[in-house]
Amino acid sequence: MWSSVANGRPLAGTQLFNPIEVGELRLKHRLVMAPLTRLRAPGGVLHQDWATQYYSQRSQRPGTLIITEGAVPAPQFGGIDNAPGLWLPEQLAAWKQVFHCIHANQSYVFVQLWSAGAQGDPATLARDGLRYDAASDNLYLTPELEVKAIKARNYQHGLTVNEIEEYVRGFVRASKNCIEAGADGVEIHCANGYLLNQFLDPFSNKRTDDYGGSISNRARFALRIVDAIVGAIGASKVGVRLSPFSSFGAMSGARDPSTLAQYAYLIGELERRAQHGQRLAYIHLVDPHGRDANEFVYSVWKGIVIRTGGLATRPQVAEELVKNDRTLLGYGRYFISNPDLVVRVEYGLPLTQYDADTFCSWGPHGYIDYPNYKM
Ligand SMILES: Cc1cc2nc3c(=O)[nH]c(=O)nc-3n(C[C@H](O)[C@H](O)[C@H](O)COP(=O)(O)O)c2cc1C
Repeated sequence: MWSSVANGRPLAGTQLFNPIEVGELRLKHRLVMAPLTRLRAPGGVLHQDWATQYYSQRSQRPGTLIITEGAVPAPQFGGIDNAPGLWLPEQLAAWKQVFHCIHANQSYVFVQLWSAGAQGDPATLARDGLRYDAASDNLYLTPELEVKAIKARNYQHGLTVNEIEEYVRGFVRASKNCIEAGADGVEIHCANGYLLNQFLDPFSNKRTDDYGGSISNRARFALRIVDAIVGAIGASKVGVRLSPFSSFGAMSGARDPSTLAQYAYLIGELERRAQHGQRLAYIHLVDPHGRDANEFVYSVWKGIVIRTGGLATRPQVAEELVKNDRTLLGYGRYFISNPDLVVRVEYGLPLTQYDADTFCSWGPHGYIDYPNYKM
C-alpha cells in the first residue's frame, strides 16, 4: 500500500541525538516536527480522535519537540476553511487533548500562530463577513487572488493602525489560551508569505506610515507581536519562524537586494532583546535550496536555531548542520508519512513515501494510518 524511499545514512551517534535545552524544556534529541497544516478541523475544531492519535503517533519518541500545524487566533486571521482555531472553548478543549497526549509521551509542544492575510481566501472571508486583510490596499499577491477578490467584492485591505493593534491583542489572547490549555509555548508564523511576512517584504508592503517604507518600519508589526506575547507568557515560551530567502507565497526572497538586511535587522532586534534578558526559545528558519544563504543567522543570533527543509532525504546535510551545537533540525513532509521518523533517521531505515493528495484532504486516510517501521 505504501511505497518507500531509501534513507541510507544512520544519524545515531551524531549530535542530532544529544539532548539540548530549548527555553525551559530539555529535549532528548534535536529532531523537531515542523508545522504541517492538515485542514481537518471543521469550524476550527480538531477532530477529537484523529488529531490526538496523529500527534500522539508523532511524539512517540520521548523528548521530541512538536510544532503544531498553523492555528488561527481569531476568525479575521484566517480565511482558510478547516484550519484549527484558538478562540472557542470547544477548539481549546480539542487542543487540550492533543497537548495531553503529547505530554503523556514525555514530549513537548509549541503551537504555531497563523495569520493568513492576503493568502486567505477573499470569498471565504466575505462569506463570513470578514475583511481581506494585508499590509497594503489592492496589491494582490497573484492575479488569481485579484480575480477572486474582485469576484467576491472583498478587495485587499491594508490594515489600519487600530486594526494592527487588534491583531496584536488577538495574538496575545491566543498565546494565553494555548498556555492555559497546556501547551509548552507558541511559534509566531512570520514565514511563507503569510500576513507577517507580507509586512516584512517590500513587494507586498507599500505602506507609507510607521509600518512600511524602511527596514525597521517593515519589521515593526512582527516585533510588536513578539514583545506583546513575550510580555504575556514569557520569552522562553516563544519561537519565531522566518523564511528569508523563500519565494513561497509570492515573496521576494533572494530577488530583493534588501532581504538579507531586512532579516539581519529583525533577528538583530531579537538578539538585542535576548541580551536584555528576554531570549526567545528559538528562531526557526525555512531553508531555501541553497541553504548557505541562511548561515548569517549564527553571526547575529546567539540562541537556538531550527533549520527546516529537505533534510529527510539528505542525511549528509542534516549531519553537517547539526554539528553546530545550537542547531535543531525540523522535518516536515516525511513526518506526515513516518510517525516513527525519529527512529528511522537514527538508524537509517527506509522512509515511507508521503501521499501529497492526502496532505489536506478530509478523513483519517493519509493522516493516522501511516504505520511504524516493521523490523
Ligand atoms: C502539507 C504541508 C503543510 C504545511 N503547513 C505549514 C504550516 O502550517 N506552517 C508553516 O510554517 N509551514 C508549513 N509547511 C512547511 C513545512 O513546515 C516545511 O517547512 C516544509 O515542508 C519543508 O520541510 P520538508 O522538506 O522537511 O518537508 C507545510 C508544508 C506542507 C507540505
